[in-house]
Amino acid sequence: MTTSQLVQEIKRKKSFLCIGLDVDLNKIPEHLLSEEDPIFAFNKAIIDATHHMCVAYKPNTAFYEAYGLKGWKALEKTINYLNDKHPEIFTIADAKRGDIGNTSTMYAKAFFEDLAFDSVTVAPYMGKDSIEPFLAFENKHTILLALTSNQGAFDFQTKTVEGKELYKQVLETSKTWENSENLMYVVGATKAEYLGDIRKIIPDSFLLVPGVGAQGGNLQDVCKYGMTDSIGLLINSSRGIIYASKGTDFASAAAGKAEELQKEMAQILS
Ligand SMILES: O=c1ccn([C@@H]2O[C@H](COP(=O)(O)O)[C@@H](O)[C@H]2O)c(=O)[nH]1
Repeated sequence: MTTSQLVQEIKRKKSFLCIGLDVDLNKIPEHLLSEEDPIFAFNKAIIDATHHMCVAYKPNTAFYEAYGLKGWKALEKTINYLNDKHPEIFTIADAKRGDIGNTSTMYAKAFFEDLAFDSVTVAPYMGKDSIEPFLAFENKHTILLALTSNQGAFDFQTKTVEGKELYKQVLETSKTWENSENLMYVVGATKAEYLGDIRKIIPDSFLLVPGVGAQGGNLQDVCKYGMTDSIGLLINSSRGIIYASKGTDFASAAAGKAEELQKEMAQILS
């Protein structure tokens, strides 16, 4: 999917909501556990109930890898279901990969070719040659961790190195890489006060913003400092939406939570 198709979809749905599919078998309704594939059954019900209110889904691969082969199969079924039924929806493999170049090429093939996601999250720590193999894929997006939502972001990312905060160096340096137009960035909703500075360096890039809901980030603040003329934001909520209820009404309860955020977004966009 191209960035302009994503923007069109945001305008059509009046939503820049991304729903995180972080499936934990201890948190899903008990009646689903007897299904042949409880993870996929849960995801399918959530997608069916919420797809008209969001523009992206973000399975975090950790929640699938934790269940071994069954988990990976459920991830494959989920991305295939999304690509078949809702090709207009942007898909994000939140995998946080990155390695030496020839290994990164294999990660990129895994997520862009085998699983056919639109995008994958990557860590910048290993530098240019670890990211450029992802960027080489046309119409695929590489989402670089810039300033993350967790407390540990202050351990390295905000530290000053050679006169500049590390996250700013990540943003500036990454702009010089080949095919950098395929980059998006992760900035945590809990770091909204940094967005003004971030937008000075990357005025137009799309940001994936996790951390609203369960982590306490504020949607209005993120939009105030991070929104661009072409929106430029995908706001993710995972637990706050998908675990709205543990009963048989889990999907409609998730839809209710998604609708709350979508309505707030529609108001911001108007
Ligand atoms: O800085 C980051 C980067 C990634 N995440 C991931 O986003 C979701 C957030 O889930 P919630 O339940 O809405 O808190 C989860 O998959 C994280 O691993 C992040 O939170 N912060």
